[in-house]
Amino acid sequence: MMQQIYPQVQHDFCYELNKDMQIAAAHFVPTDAAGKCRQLHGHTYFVNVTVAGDDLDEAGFLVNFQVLKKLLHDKFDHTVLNDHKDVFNDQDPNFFPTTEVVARTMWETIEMHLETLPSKPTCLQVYVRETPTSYCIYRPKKGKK
Ligand SMILES: Nc1nc2c(c(=O)[nH]1)N=C([C@H](O)[C@H](O)COP(=O)(O)OP(=O)(O)OP(=O)(O)O)CN2
Ligand SMILES: [Zn+2]
Repeated sequence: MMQQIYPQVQHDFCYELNKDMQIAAAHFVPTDAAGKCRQLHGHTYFVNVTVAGDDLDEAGFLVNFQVLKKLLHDKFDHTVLNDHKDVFNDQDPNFFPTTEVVARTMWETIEMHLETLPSKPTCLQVYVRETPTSYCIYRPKKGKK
């Protein structure tokens, strides 16, 4: 299915893993400035999460692939993104469910989990493809974590 090459991040960690997943979801961008995207419509989002670190856990994992999927797929698949009021809202453009905000939100979700792990891996980027011709990558600013 996906098995595509994503833009790479340069880093000095020993291990880098990538998890791909597909998420079917509907959304609308709640402003006239979004044109036709103001109407409720759906996508099959293609998501790639990149995690890196130097240390493995007791299972020999940097982080369990299944946990990454659970955090994003279980939450968002077959839902309306705008309904997730814990992460999106209709007032602030920084919280509209655009590709950019979806990618950032997914990064925040993953990173929050990784911070709880003793081996402290980190999420280097989240790639979100919304349509065959449109994608966005969120990477944290260096030193801002
Ligand atoms: N910077 C952004 N621009 C747009 C977003 C977005 O999230 N960030 N979203 C949309 C729409 O939601 C739409 O689903 C995707 O837009 P678009 O790439 O224009 O989709 P098309 O399939 O029509 O693309 P074509 O290449 O013209 O076939 C719009 N903009
Ligand atoms: Zn859309």
